Amino acid sequence: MSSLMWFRKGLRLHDNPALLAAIEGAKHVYPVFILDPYFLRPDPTAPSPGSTRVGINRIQFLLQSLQDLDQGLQARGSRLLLVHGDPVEIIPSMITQWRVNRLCFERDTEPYAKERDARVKELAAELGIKELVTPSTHTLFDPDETIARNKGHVPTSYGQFCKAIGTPAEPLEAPTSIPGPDPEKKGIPTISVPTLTELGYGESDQEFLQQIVKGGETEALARLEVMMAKTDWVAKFEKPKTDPSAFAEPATTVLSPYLKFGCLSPRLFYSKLMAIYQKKTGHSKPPQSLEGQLLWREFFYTVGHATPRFDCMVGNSLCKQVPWTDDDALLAAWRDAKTGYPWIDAIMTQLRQQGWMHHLARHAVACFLTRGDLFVYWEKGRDVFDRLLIDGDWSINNGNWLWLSASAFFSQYFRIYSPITFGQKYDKSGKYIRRFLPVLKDFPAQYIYEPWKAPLDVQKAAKCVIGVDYPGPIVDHAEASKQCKERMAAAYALAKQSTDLPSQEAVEELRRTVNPGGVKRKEQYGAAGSMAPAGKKSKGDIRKYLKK
Ligand SMILES: Cc1cc2nc3c(=O)[nH]c(=O)nc-3n(C[C@H](O)[C@H](O)[C@H](O)COP(=O)(O)OP(=O)(O)OC[C@H]3O[C@@H](n4cnc5c(N)ncnc54)[C@H](O)[C@@H]3O)c2cc1C
Repeated sequence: MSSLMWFRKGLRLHDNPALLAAIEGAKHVYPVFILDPYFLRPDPTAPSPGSTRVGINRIQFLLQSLQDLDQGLQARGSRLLLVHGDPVEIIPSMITQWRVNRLCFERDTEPYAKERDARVKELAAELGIKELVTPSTHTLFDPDETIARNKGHVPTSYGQFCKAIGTPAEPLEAPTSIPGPDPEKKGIPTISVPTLTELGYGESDQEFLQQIVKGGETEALARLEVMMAKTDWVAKFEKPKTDPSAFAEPATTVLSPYLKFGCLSPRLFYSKLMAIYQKKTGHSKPPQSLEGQLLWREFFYTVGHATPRFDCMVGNSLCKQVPWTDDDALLAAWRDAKTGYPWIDAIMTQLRQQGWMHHLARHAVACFLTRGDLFVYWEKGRDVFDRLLIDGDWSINNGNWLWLSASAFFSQYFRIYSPITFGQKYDKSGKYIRRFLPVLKDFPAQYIYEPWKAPLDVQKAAKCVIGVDYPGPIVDHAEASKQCKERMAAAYALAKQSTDLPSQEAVEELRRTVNPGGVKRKEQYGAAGSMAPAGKKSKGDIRKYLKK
């Protein structure tokens, strides 16, 4: 018997039922990882022309995870076989070349993966593979089982979801030894884990590489241990009470990148939480507790798996049809941290530099881009997060953007985060802003969230003149948020007219009525992202004007 163990996510040895099944009674096991060009296609908005749709912090995390997996396999008598190419071609050719009888891989629920895996399964069956093992271990529960427990209905609220679930299975131990590939077989890959440069990431990308966590199962288990050792903190954890501006020591676990790549099993994380809860009476509860956070992940996986077009507005039965603005200049200002609102720009800078931000910081910028201020399509913001987050995850990212844009799951569109006072609540002196926007570091605390309000002599003393060294606010928040509320109210009223999704013609009509000229910029500062006050042409002109 020989088995092909195809690693995709699930980059771990502990609690890996697919791997254990591959080993069971096998003489040879071929542990393979395929660098799929689908994920490595070029991104026109990336800093280096050759770099790909996966941001540098995430790709570095993946490469480290592969190195760690290879070391773990080697310590057990095997090694990772790394290949570049299309899995739909590569897996069948490996099955034939190495005379594999058993194919094992963890089930994936993302649309691209579902299509790819369905094709691979078909081809494997044609090649006579009798044993196909694809356990659902990226999540605590199999999404289809949860739906079956919910009487065949997709749970569309967290409450419904929590009522439908059972108890997760206990995590399994890592294997102690793994039979190696057959050395007699031809075509066993020998390439090692590539470098960032080999994958096309240039120097201008590498400027943004400020990893806060290193990839791999070893690091994941060590981080889990450190977090779970803080038993009081775990027992009292309530997400809304954690501080989004804490950057030196984040206020949450930062285990999301490990869960994304499966370096950490969610069942192991869950079982450690349960062990702590058993000893601590009065511990916090879902949805705010750490258990509650893992259940949010499960919820979005379940609903995302079973909702057609979950990642789109049009044709998504859960999603409000909103006449968003397709304004690339506003999008670029938000993406490139040039909105002129320091709290927003600092968060977007942290995203680009570190690939991670606190949950409430994600709330703030997602709300600002969509229903709070700029009224830009949520899918456009989702794409930026998808590229830059280390934990960028199809189900969770789409689920949260649907939520934050009040398109699904959450309907209080009128509760808007202020880009000024929300950050101030946690960080009066603006330490977070000074860290991520050093151009503002010398501003007095009084003005750090609204630097455009500082008198010119204060701006000059801080060596940062607004409109010259840092942009003025792109929109007037009071006015923009009022307009956003009116437009959302109209979209909600349209949704009420029928139980069916409104037609796109109706949405277009609404756009003409409530959003005729798009989003109004703050006139004083000219075009979005521009640093020039209205009527002034160049930085040189502005400097002359300021000297007067
Ligand atoms: C607009 C937006 C986009 C997001 N995109 C992603 C994404 O692509 N990938 C991602 O992992 N998280 C995403 N989140 C959810 C959340 O912000 C992160 O999971 C969390 O901040 C990760 O930090 P942590 O590991 O310290 O979380 P902790 O608070 O320590 O939580 C533990 C784990 O629970 C899960 N979790 C926590 N919050 C959520 C949530 N709201 N939804 C689903 N699972 C959750 C994560 O796996 C996390 O690692 C997004 C949130 C928003 C508002």
